[in-house]
Amino acid sequence: MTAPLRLGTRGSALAMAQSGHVAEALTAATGRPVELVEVVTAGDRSTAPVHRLGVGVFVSALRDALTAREIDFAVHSYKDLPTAGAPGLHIAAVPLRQDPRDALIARDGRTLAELPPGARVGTGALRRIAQLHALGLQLEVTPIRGNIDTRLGRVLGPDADLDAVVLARAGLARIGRTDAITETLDPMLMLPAPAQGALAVECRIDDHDLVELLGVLDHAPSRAAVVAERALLATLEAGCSAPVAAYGELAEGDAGEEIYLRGAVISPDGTRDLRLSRTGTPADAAEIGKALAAELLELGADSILGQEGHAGPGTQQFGSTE
Ligand SMILES: NCc1[nH]cc(CCC(=O)O)c1CC(=O)O
Repeated sequence: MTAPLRLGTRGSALAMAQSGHVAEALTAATGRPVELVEVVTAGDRSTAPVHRLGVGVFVSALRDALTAREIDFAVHSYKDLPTAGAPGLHIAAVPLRQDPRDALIARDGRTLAELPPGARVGTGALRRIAQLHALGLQLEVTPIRGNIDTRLGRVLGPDADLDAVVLARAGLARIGRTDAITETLDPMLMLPAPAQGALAVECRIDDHDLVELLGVLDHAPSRAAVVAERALLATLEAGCSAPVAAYGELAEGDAGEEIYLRGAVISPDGTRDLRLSRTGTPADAAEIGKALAAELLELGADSILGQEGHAGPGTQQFGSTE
């Protein structure tokens, strides 16, 4: 009997669902038993707004537990990770990515186009606020926070006070609530956050056997797309709450497999909206992201990011609550 591997997880429905899923997949692929160990983060204990809690509250407790050897590996929502890696830790796998698109959950089954002027739409992410404003639909965009169920309750609950909310489709899928979706938003209108829908499976870099074991969960095309999107974000020196969107799609091109990367930087009020794309091979994923970021910077992305949401070099902002 081998001792079970300890998978550290937050206690939220989303974290438990994605950790449980990875645990099952690992056991199925390797026969190794996995035990879930709940790690309580400062972000779970506090009701203060996320931006006041400081840097990386949701990720750092898991990383501390890894470094302290209290757990063997952890599963993160990739989009919530700072662009700088953690010393001594390694992302051993990026499993098959879920649908990266955002979803609208609106009253009366409405789509975005069916919302009347003045409709109240809730979202916490600057990237979504900016793109909703850029649609020019006179939507009243309201900042919200809380876990997925809390956010759904703002539209569907007995005390509903909003006409709609925008959430990641992947998160809803993981907690079994895609039934609430009234429209999956086309990336043409709402480009997703870099790495949205992807997971990062992290362990200690010196835990060589585990690095190798976890490698069975890695899905190379998902990793390549995420590497390109995150390279764009890192080159812009923006954090995960900045109004930066990126989506790398893999497709079969004339020269074999290609990444088609789209990136956007939008001012929070939606009046400045830079969108560009670039194509390359998956082996050059990071270079594609960097080059696309450089093009966006040439067009003035830094002045948009300077207005708001720019975390600056070496720092990270966290808008996440799940
Ligand atoms: N910002 C919080 C967050 N972090 C990860 C997800 C779930 C989707 C994912 O794993 O990318 C969500 C919820 C949301 O954005 O609606």
